[in-house]
Amino acid sequence: MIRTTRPPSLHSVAGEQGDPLSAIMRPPPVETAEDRSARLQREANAKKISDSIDEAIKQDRERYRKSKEDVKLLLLGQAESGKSTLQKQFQLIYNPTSIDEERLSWRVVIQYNIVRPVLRILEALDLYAEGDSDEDMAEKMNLAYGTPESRIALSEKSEKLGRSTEASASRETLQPSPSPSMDQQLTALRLRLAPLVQLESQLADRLGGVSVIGSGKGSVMVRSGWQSRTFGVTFGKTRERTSSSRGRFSFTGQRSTLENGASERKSSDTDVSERPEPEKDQLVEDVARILHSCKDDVRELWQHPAVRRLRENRKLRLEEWAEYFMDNIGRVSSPGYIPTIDDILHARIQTMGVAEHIFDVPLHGRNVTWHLYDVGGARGQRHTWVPYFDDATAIIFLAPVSAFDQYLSEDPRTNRIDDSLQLFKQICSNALLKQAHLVLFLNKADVLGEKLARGIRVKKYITSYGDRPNEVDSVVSYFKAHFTQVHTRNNEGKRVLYTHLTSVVDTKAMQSIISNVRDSIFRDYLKSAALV
Ligand SMILES: Nc1nc2c(ncn2[C@@H]2O[C@H](COP(=O)(O)OP(=O)(O)OP(=O)(O)O)[C@@H](O)[C@H]2O)c(=O)[nH]1
Ligand SMILES: [Mg+2]
Repeated sequence: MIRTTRPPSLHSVAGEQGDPLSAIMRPPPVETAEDRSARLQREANAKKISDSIDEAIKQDRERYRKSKEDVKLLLLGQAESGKSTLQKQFQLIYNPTSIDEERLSWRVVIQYNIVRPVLRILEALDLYAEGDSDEDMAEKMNLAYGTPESRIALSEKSEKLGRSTEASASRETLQPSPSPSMDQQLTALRLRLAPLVQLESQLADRLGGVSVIGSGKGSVMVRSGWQSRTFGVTFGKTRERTSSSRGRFSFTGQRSTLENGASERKSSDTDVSERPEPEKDQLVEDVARILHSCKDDVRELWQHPAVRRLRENRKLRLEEWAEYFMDNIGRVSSPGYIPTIDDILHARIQTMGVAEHIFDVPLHGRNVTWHLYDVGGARGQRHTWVPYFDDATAIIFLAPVSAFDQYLSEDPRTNRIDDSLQLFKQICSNALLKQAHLVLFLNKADVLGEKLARGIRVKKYITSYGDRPNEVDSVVSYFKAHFTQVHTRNNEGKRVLYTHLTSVVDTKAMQSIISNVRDSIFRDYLKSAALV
């Protein structure tokens, strides 16, 4: 048998003497009344601090516990696939007041979405020469809009062919013009539109954007908090009035009180007159004035036979938002113009980083907090997605089916459908996302329909499409089969893939699709909650 000494009791005198904290806290043996009151004051302050730290820890723990119950939904897909537009549809359903408050801040984006295509049309006309073959023209357009790399490659090619850009340009001036009067018209238009296009770079600056390297389109890329910057300029007064609202928006971890949590839906285009007068942004006002004074010139340019011809033979390709705003030029350049919800849904601004939007979504009489992560889809942005993977509840992957005839701005050799399939494969096979509910939106169905109606043949760009009918149903089934195959081959967890054919700009159709998606996400959510 061994003998042991008794462990010192925590409450023993000896123990207290050995405890440095007790030694510090113990009152001195001799203490004046003044010292005593100072000591008690110090102790009270220390306790206050200690209690507030305890309270903060408790709240953090509670927030963490609650946030584990939140739904985290990632919107993934390549650039221009429609993620931010889908986010706006969620915002319209679950936080409509906020989108209403943002209306005026979209003016600068819409102005940029008009000025930029006007500039592109003028540049295309610069390169236009009646006698050019399609190949010459395609080459010139690439020289104008391609990436720096492609520019170099093409200039080298031109030189090899003994046709430098300058040579081609001087040859153009020697070509007989289509008709002198047409040339004169275009020259006059160009002059009248000069004040407008000169503002392009200022608008880009106002959006705080950085040019997308390699996009060749001169688009701007902004963090999703851009509204707060334009709000700062244009919405000072209005923001104060909404300051009671809850902070419901943040990007890459920085939270700002941009949007509120009000849940009652306002009629989308009605109560504009009730809105308080916002502070004016001088640049936006100047552009609005110039746009108004030259709206007929913009329309004339857009409808000009030379421009039509360039569009018809696809030497000039404008994106869907550019066409939308050009078609609506009269309305969007009228005095006192306030963007409609449809305008906001069509407005294009490229996302940088990850934007978090928070909504309360009702479930059986209580609210579940949804965090929607809208990511930048360009190749250079994709590394920012990963930190959001490990606790994702669900993913909506957007693949634009209309993009069969387009190539990545970031890599002009990669067909957009091919990039979507490769990206989808990476998402399906990612171990961190194995448990996430998976939804696929085959998006831009409306744009696909328009392209096929214009006679653009899928087979020309996707040779494996072969002689299948050049019709929406057939094209969609073909692409859907490819995405389904990618999913099946990368589906260790045997999870279901929910697929929808969508046009995310279509608010009415999106309401029922979003509620369908919400229900399927909640079904999985409740199942996993029951297992915990
Ligand atoms: N007609 C039509 N336009 C669409 C559709 N989906 C998106 N768009 C438009 O396409 C443009 C690009 O959409 P975004 O939502 O900005 O694309 P994104 O995926 O957020 O792009 P990044 O932020 O660059 O990753 C916008 O002008 C949208 O209005 C659609 O289904 N039909
Ligand atoms: Mg976006």
